[in-house]
Order: sequence, then C-alpha cells, then structure tokens
Amino acid sequence: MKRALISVSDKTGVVEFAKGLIANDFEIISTGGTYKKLQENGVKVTEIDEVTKFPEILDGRVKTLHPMVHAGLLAKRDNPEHMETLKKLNIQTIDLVCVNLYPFKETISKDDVTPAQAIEQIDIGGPSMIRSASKNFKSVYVVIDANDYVTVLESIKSAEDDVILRRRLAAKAFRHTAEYDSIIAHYLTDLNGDEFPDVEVLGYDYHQELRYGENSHQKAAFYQSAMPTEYSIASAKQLHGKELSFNNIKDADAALRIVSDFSQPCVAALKHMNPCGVGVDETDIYQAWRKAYTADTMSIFGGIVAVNREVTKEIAEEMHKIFLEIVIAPSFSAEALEILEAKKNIRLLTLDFSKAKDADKHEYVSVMGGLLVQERDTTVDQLSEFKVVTDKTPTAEEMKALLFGQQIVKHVKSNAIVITTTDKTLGIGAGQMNRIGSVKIAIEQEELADEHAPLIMASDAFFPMDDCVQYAAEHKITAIVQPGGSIKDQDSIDMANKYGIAMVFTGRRHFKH
Ligand SMILES: NC(=O)c1ncn([C@@H]2O[C@H](COP(=O)(O)O)[C@@H](O)[C@H]2O)c1NC=O
Repeated sequence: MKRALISVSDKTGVVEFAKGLIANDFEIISTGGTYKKLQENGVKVTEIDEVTKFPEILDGRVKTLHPMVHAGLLAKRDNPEHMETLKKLNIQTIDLVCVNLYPFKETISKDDVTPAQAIEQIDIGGPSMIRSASKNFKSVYVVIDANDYVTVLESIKSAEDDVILRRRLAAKAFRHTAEYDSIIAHYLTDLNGDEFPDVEVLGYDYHQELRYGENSHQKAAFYQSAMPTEYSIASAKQLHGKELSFNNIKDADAALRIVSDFSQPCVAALKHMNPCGVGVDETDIYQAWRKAYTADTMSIFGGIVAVNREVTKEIAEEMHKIFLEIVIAPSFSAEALEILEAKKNIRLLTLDFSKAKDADKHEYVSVMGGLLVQERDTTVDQLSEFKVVTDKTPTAEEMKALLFGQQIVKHVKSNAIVITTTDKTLGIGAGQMNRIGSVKIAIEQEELADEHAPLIMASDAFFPMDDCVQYAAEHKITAIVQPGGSIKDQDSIDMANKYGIAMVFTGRRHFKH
C-alpha cells in the first residue's frame, strides 16, 4: 500500500483529496489539525506520532521532523542499500506529500503584528518535507497547491508512471519554498534595518498573461511582488475594458506615482511614461481634470489618466469625448461608470489610494546580468528648502508655481523641463539629450496655451550653461527653480539678473533616466 503524508494549514479541498487518494489505495498519515479535520469528515487516517513513535512537541515546532518521515521520503527506491536500510530500521516509504505552509505572508500583512507572532508563523517542518519529496521526485509526488489536487489524482488513477508531472510539481515546490523563504528573509532584513543585504532575494508571483511585451514580437508576462503591496497596478481592480498591455502597466504605474505625491485633488495624464498634463486644485477634482486636460489637449489622446479622487459624472462626460487608454482612480460614481463603460476600449481601474504610503520603498531596474536597486524618489521638495539666488525674489504666487513645477519635473524623463503656472502644467520637455532641447520643447508647448501668470520653469538638474535661462527669460518665464550645483551656476544667476527674473536653488537633483 502506498502512503501519503498530508499536513496543511489551509485545509480547503483536503478532505476530497484524501478521499481520492484512499480510493486509489493510499494510506493517509497526518499532523494534528489536519488529522482532526480528516477524521471529522470520515477519512481513515493515521496520526503522525504513530509513525514517528514520537509525540508532536514544542507547540508543534517539531512534529514531522523525524527520520521516519524524511528517510521514507528520501530513500532511492532503486538503490538496494537504501531499501535495505529502511527495512533494517523498520521505516516505510512515503509516496506523496501534500503540504501547504504556515501563512507567514498573511501574518505580516496584518497591522500591529509583533515579530514574535511573525516568527511563530515560520514553517520549518513543512518546507523540509517539501524539499525531501521534491528531491526524490523520481518516486514521490509533492503537492503544495490545492489547484493541483485533481491533476495529481488523475495521474495516480491512470497508473502510468508520470515522472514528468512529478518533476514539474517538484520545480513548483522549490519555487514555492524559495519564495516563502524570500519573504521571511525580507521581513527579518527589514527588522535589522539592512537596506542592501549581501544577497537580494525576490519572489514574484505570476499575475497576468500579456499578449506581448513592448512590441508585438516580444513575449511578456506580468508578475506581482510576493511581498504584501497594496498600492500597485497588480493590486488594482479592473472594472472595464480589455486586458492591460505591457506598456499600459508601465504608464499606469508612472501615473500613480505622480498623483500620489499630492494630497489635494490631482489629475495626471501620461503618454509613454511622461506626463503630458497635470492639474491640481485645492478642493475640486473636476477643476483638476480641466487643468490636466487643457494643459495639452492633443497629447492626451490615447493617454493614461490617474485621478486621485472619485471620477464624477461631470469628468466622465468629458473623458467620454476623447480617446483614453486607461483611467485609474480610487472609485467611479455609478453615473461616471455608466458613461465610460459605453466605450469598449477604455480600461477602468480602481485602487485604494490611501495605501500609497505603503508602496514599495525600493525600485528595481534590470540591466543585462544584473539588477539596480534604489530607493524610490519619494522626496517631495519643500518651499522652506528653496534658496533665492537672484536679485529678484519670487512673488508668493511664483513660489507656489515653482513648488508645483518642482513636484512634476521629477516625474519627467531627463533632461526634464516643465513650464507651469501655480496648478497646471503648460509645457513639458522630456528625455532630450541636451537641456536646452527640453527647454525649447517645453516653451513651444507652452506658447500654444492661453496666457497664464505666473509662468515658471522647473529643471530636474542644474543648467550647465546660461543658455536655458536666457531662452526662458526671452520667452516670458518670470521665475526658475533648479537644483544648482554647476560650476557655471554664477553665469545662470547673472543671466537671470540681467533679465530681471527670479531663480531659486533646491539643492536636490531629480534625474529620471
Ligand atoms: N514542525 C513540524 O515538524 C511541522 N511539520 C509540518 N508542519 C506544518 O504544520 C501545518 C499543519 O499543521 P496541522 O495539521 O496541525 O494543522 C502545515 O502547514 C505544515 O507545513 C510543521 N510545522 C512547522 O514547522
């Protein structure tokens, strides 16, 4: 008779699985809670301590960690010496292990969990059995996922020796224990305050099939971080529209990063990872939308829009008139949803924006053969940090606009230049290989807009020469914000003074490559 050891935290479907195994001549062995569950449901089952002849001890810390279990799993069936050893020690083989682990991730996701509580949820016996069974996949089935119960039963029933399935289950099991350990390692590493440990272990779960990658000839998939993260496109709920594409996901992520920097109502429209229009308002999300939209009514076509308040009927009516790829918001009013759902191609997503503060602290960028890890640029510049370097001091209105521009420019690809008024972008120059190129693009865009005052320019990094300041001053810009730090800073200051405009230094660069 074959033997199966079942030890599961999540007992969903386990009774039916055990019954299926018994119907295929398996004897079932189980640990405390699983044993109880199976017995209560009429499954014939042997308790683990009958096999080990050793009680479960230390509050369950030691229950299956025993040679009776591990030798039964690891013995090579085609090795006479192994089998002789088992016989001598009266150990029987175990042919199937069904285990799911203590819910460590779920435990640390809860508010106020103490390290002591978390540590008790580190499963030791489960992963050990999974690893023993997986190493011996030639003879042993390892089942770690209730979704595999049916497949495994079918394989057993067919009586064919399905080593390919067992190897697949073993690979899945090793991925699972590796990810499980990665979450524990992250948790403890964070407790220790070690930001960049000697080894970076990351677990990601398959989240979504993608039709293709950046282009149609590139295969792609979307994985979600195994670490609990609620503020992520992977956690967003899609209410309407076809599935997100690779580029959609990147754009929507970039849009979320912008609006979550603002506590007041904010709308950001993006194209190809760069904002094309951002608007804020003290109280009214509709006004924020109007500003984001009118900032650049051409580029928003086919854009991705993030709204940090509920999308109202009023906003939806205007969105309906243009082609948008995605709208992401904390919620949509029922009327707004009805209006927008009339469009087949628009994707509507909701996300809990209140979780923005819990978003990933780090970001990861892959390079060939490596991974760059850095803290996300979550720093929001403060007026108190601005240092006026020109004869002219910005007016209060200009200061407000400079702060707004500075908050936007860090989300624009370098070399980044943003022209804004107090609450609306008017021109955005992104990703040019020289700074004056970005200045010219931003100003050209701004000149299409209606008259606005104040009119300021923000730069993500210092001006290497005074040409950017000169060009800006000649095009009605009255105040500039930039980090400063160039050896030619004085030239830029002199140029600003020559034209009688104001300039402030922040002392903080915001490159985005
Ligand atoms: N300590 C051990 O020897 C041990 N063996 C199995 N477990 C885990 O105990 C859980 C099942 O326990 P129960 O059947 O008592 O509800 C499973 O998640 C399994 O992975 C163990 N627990 C923790 O390490």
